[in-house]
Amino acid sequence: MGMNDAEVREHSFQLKEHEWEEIFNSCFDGIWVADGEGKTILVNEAYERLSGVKAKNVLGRSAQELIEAGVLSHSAIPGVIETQKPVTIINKMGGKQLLVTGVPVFDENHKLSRVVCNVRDITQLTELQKEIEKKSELINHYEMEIKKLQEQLQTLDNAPVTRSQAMVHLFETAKRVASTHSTVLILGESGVGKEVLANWIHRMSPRSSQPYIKVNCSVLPENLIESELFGYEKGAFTGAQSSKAGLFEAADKGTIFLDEIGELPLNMQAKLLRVLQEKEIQRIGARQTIHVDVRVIAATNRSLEKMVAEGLFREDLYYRLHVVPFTIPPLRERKEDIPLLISQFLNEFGRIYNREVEMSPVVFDKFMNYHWPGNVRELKNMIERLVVITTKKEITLEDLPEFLRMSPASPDSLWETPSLTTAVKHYEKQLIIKTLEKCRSIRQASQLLKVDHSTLVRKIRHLEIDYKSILGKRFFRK
Ligand SMILES: Nc1ncnc2c1ncn2[C@@H]1O[C@H](COP(=O)(O)OP(=O)(O)OP(=O)(O)O)[C@@H](O)[C@H]1O
Repeated sequence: MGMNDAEVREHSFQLKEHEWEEIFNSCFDGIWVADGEGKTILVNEAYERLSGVKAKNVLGRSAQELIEAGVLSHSAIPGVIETQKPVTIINKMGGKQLLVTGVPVFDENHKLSRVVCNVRDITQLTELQKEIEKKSELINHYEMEIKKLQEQLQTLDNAPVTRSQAMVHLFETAKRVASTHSTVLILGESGVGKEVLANWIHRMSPRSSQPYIKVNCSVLPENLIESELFGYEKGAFTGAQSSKAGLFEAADKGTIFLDEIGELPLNMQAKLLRVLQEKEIQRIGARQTIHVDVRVIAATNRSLEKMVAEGLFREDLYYRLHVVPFTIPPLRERKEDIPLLISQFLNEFGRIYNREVEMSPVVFDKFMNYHWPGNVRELKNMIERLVVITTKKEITLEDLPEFLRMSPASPDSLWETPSLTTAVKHYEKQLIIKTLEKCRSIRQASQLLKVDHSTLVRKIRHLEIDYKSILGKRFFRK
């Protein structure tokens, strides 16, 4: 059985005075004892060590007095006397951070008789805390980095968004081709995703960690194409003050994507053929050739076959590029992809513009039935525009631009019955689009439709028909 309180007290009293003193002085924490008025009665050796203040300089003096004399900057004692409750403060002394807790001791009349302060060095603790804070910041930073890398890995693994049989098959074939060195030619109307496929082939290829250089042949000025692609030697022409490597050299061991290859001038086509055949380039003004190991992916929305027939594209280059051709079908021929793309772009722009927007069934129906002459790019731009302009949670018919609002719904759509005027307008628009698709010019279309040229121009404007892209697309049709 243990002792009762009185026995405990009696037991402690057996300690001699010097033993109390030893215990007091061997405490690792500093101890400061003051009387009820705050006058210092005792300080132990640990306190002297921690604070650098000598006992003889503080004994008999009150905390307040010591603060005023500049011996202490703070003390817990005045707070304990005032509140008659324990008080904790942090004090900086002798280059250390000290955690001071003052506790009141009361006599049998409940009068404050002593204030006992415990002083602990928390310098190391604070440093450790700072260290932990720094480390957890670092962990946060690494976690974000890992998340970013995971997202990047996901896009590397994921094939571009598609569901249609034709496209799934196309991407599967492209994945197999990616592992070879073959030159790839990607055909398809503007905006179908030729660049998306080219990117994917590079990412899926053993060259994915090597350079990937994209060149849009239609935007390079004709007089700069050669120097851009093949580079030049110092003094090759006025202004060539130093030698410069071209894009083919920059793409060495990697992939070069030549977009809009149909726009490459004939003399450059000859040089490109040489790279494909000999795997070497010659900088302008150089005598030597340089070996390059570059995989070429070319793309165009023009019919190269037709251009060859018209003498605008070299036949030998055409066959050299045509080793593995991919033709991406227009969006109107793979409508199964539309729902997937809608949801992908609603999410993507929802994230960018911080909006959660849905699409009403009527609008969805319009999207499914529209012929999307600008293909995925047009659909993507349309969704971005709608996400930006709509103020509601749902994109509704009123948000659509007129040409889309007026486009026909699916024949079995139950969402709405168009008025006769709307239906006639739809029919008129479709008829004009179909006719333009067969023609070289508006004039030719007006002859087929048996209306004046000016009447047709007016209708095209009124019905917001994008005649330029419709007439332009003729290039692609064989
Ligand atoms: N399958 C797809 N999944 C997701 N986004 C796509 C897909 N196909 C195309 N896009 C998007 O549509 C837009 C047009 O695609 P891309 O630039 O690849 O078309 P393109 O055929 O190369 O066009 P152009 O002939 O005008 O150069 C891009 O913003 C692209 O991200």
